[in-house]
Amino acid sequence: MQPLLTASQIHEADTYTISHEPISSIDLMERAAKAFEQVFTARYGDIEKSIAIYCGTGNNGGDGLAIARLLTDYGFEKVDVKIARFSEKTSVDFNTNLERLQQTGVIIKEFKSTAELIIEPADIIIDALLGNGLNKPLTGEYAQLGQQINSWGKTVVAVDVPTGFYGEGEIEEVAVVIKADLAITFQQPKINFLLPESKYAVKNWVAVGIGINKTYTQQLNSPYQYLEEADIKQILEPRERFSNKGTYGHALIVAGHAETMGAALLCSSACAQAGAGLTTACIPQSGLVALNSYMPEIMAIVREGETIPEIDWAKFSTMGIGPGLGKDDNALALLTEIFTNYTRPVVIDADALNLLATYKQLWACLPKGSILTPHMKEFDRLFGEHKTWWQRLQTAQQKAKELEIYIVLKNDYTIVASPDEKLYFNATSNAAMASGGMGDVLTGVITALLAQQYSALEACLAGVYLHGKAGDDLALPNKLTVVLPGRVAAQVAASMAGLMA
Ligand SMILES: NC(=O)C1=CN([C@@H]2O[C@H](COP(=O)(O)OP(=O)(O)OC[C@H]3O[C@@H](n4cnc5c(N)ncnc54)[C@H](OP(=O)(O)O)[C@@H]3O)[C@@H](O)[C@H]2O)[C@@H](O)CC1
Ligand SMILES: [K+]
Repeated sequence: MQPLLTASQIHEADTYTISHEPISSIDLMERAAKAFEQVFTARYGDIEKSIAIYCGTGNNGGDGLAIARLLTDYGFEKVDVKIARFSEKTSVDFNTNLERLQQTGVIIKEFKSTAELIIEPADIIIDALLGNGLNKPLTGEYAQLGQQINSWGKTVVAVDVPTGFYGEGEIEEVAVVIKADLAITFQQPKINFLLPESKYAVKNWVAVGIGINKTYTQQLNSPYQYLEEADIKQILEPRERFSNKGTYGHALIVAGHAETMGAALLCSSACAQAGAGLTTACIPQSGLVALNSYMPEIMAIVREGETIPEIDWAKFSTMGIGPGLGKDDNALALLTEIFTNYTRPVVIDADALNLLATYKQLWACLPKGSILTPHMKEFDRLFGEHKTWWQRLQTAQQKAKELEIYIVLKNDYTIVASPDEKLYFNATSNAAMASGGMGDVLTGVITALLAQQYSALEACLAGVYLHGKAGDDLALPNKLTVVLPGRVAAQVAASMAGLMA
């Protein structure tokens, strides 16, 4: 698990590392510049290309100067450095790196006003103007320079963060940011890189380690955490000898309606394939033939007309409720019946979330420790409209605590909010998975993990990771642009095995 720090915490962690590793500040900058150079040359290694490095006069600019020296050593012959002297202030390490660079043949130009600039002829621009030290939106010369660089439409690679971009907090639509094709960022992704609004400023990012003290960053106890493969490997347990279907729980999937039986099939088949010992689907009569033909391993409890079926509550380890269920009175009556009789944590998705949003009385009997898996629109229906994803993060954090639930807010980087106010970001999954039914599969996978006695937090974290990993394992090696949910469900077991190998 990697803690995601805010800009001021990153600054503290840098300072701590400098005094406790110990390493001099200029050597830490050199390490950062080298880490940048390695990723940069791996992607843009054609030394015939010309590079312009725009530097500020703080430490981000200092990085830029060190990078200019390292790229020249690497073999780039056309490296121009342009220093924006918009302020008299300089950092010590900027000055040291300027002296070092002046001893090489690299051309260094300085400008005090954007008006002095001509259209940039270089192939690639490296943005080392402002980094983590940003403390106000870009105005004046900086804003003009930002607009100017954006207007050139060049390939831009940002050092640490794009100039003008806040690593955390609300992203303002109107603010000027130097748009980056790639941000090579130090130590950790910045929290805002993981929210959809960053896509206008950061097309892609890569985080490179620079040896920041891990014990220190852990003890800052950041609410924002980034899931790593090692975390999931630690969660997943191999199956034991002498175990049987009873060992792995009995899950009930309450889903489907005449026109939306597919959701029930995807959800319940994903549940079975993610390892629930037994899976039963509570489905409408009209879907029974479909269920039996789609997956004979799944048992059925049939819903006929308006009648609520008899459910032997004690039989089920957990339930996944909602995919394709419908929002009519019958669905409401069924959900009320479940909440009244069943007290163990359940997984709530899709129409069951919409019912919760409409009938507030349901909240009172939602089993504590349950897992809600909304996408953005469902989340807003549940908790009110949000203008930004940053606001959604704060609401998810508050509501998970207040209601003692887990919220899985689906996103490119799905966010799991837990009752102890932590927010976990998951990085697996890809755009090929963007299709109807994918959420139903996720619900099935999380339900299966709960049935197998993983804790609710473990089920959420391993569930979102595995679901995304299965999609990645299918799509990425073959560069598929589409991977359908049924295939993802079928891949989960293999991806899980890959992680446990
Ligand atoms: N040792 C380390 O810590 C390491 C740091 N590293 C690198 O340092 C970067 C952080 O450097 P930094 O702290 O010097 O800040 P930076 O982003 O260069 O800004 C400089 C100054 O600009 C100013 N300013 C802010 N906003 C402004 C605005 N809108 N318009 C105009 N001015 C504005 C503000 O000054 P102020 O306004 O407070 O006087 C600020 O102090 C980090 O991103 C990474 O690249 C790595 O080398 C690893 C080791
Ligand atoms: K920058």
